[in-house]
Amino acid sequence: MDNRPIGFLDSGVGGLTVVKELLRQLPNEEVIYIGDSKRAPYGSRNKDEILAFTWEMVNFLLSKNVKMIVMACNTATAVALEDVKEKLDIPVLGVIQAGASAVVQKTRSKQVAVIATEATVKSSAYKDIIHRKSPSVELTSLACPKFVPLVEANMMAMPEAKAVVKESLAPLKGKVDSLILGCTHYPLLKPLIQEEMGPEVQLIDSGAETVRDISVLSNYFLISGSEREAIQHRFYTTGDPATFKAIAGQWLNIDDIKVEEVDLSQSQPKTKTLIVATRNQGKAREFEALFSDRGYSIKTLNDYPELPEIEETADSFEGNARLKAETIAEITGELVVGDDSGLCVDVLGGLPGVWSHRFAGPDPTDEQNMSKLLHELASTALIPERRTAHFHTTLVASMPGKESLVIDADWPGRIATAPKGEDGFGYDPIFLVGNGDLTAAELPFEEKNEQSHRGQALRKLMVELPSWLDK
Ligand SMILES: O=c1nc[nH]c2c1ncn2[C@H]1C[C@H](O)[C@@H](COP(=O)(O)OP(=O)(O)OP(=O)(O)O)O1
Ligand SMILES: [Mg+2]
Repeated sequence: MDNRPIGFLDSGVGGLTVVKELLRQLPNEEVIYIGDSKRAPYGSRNKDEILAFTWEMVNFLLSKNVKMIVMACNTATAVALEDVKEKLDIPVLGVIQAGASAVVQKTRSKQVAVIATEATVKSSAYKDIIHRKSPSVELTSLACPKFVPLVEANMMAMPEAKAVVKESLAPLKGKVDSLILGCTHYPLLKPLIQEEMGPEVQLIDSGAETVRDISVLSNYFLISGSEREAIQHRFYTTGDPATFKAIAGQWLNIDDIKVEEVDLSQSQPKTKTLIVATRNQGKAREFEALFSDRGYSIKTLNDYPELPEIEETADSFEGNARLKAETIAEITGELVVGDDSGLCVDVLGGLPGVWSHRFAGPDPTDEQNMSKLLHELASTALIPERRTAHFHTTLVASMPGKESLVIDADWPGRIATAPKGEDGFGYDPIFLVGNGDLTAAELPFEEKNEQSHRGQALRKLMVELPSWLDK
């Protein structure tokens, strides 16, 4: 018997799918978990980086006196398992072997597929093991680089998730009888994946299969835990502890889960710069809220006083967003996101639209813009259904030498007859959200972000950015 904990590592929250299975099958084992959400996704990183980051997590777990290490991450397993195994004298287990064995046993048609990160697909680790076990099984490998960012942002229940899963899995539909979820993040999207592939396709959860191997290995080395009170699982993340806690609490069904933030890379923090092409601090704050946990340091034009003022001279949101993002990217050589947004009122044929900011004149206050709009709509004051409108935003991400990434989002509502509420900015006090009677200026900051055009667009950007950067 050995009551020391088992160490789990992952690029983020995905390894929790393995932990969930462990808690079910081996309730006498204590868990120490480290997730590197700040540097996720690993899948689009190069081998040297993945190896270095994995070693940082291994060393962290060793400092917690673990009796075994489970690489609950397919990407880390594909790149680093052999190296770590060779150098440690405690048992080290990956997640690929078990998933590969399971598919060979379960397939009838011998047409199978694995979905995984780009790095795992590139390593051909699944292909090698499956072919060694059964040369007649035909394996298709598909990288789904947008899945990990979706899960890391806890967006599994949002409509964007369904759309991304559908688009990503299209090449596999109707072609296989078994599908390996070759990334431990993917079981968190299982209902969507099953719905897209159809009920006849068996999904193989590599992580769950791995727990059987943990059990066999613990028995072999006589290191199983004994039945006891007070098992205290501990979770560590390099990212935002609140997001980790939300995902872990829900997935593992533990109420008082202990999550601590750690910094693995004191020596050389790998922060990337993202310039938001605006001088509007309110916008910058919304970017900061989402992207700083992902390892980005957010800068605005205020940090670069020498840059020129960029006039919004185009007549479309995309045109203006491109002007801002592409000009600044060209000058600085950095990753830049520009956005243009506005309020589009249906009876006004979409006005003020791109001209929202300058609606009441060249440099108006928010109050002047709102009064002008209320004045224009005076004749519809008693007919709410004639006052429908939506906020629109277009984000453009730009890097020199790259085709820009363009993202749009809308937020529907109606125009109120008088301003109401203290929060927000711009036209928020006269924008009634959806069919309700609260204005955007009456919503708390977080709630507005959850629903708004800019919130939606930023979350889409978070999902699309890593694979776009890798193109
Ligand atoms: O959530 C919003 N709540 C209220 N009003 C909003 C919102 N989103 C955009 N709006 C209005 C404000 C401004 O009149 C125009 C944005 O114009 P837009 O050009 O994107 O921004 P901006 O001129 O303030 O800053 P910058 O160009 O430096 O990014 O639309
Ligand atoms: Mg504008």
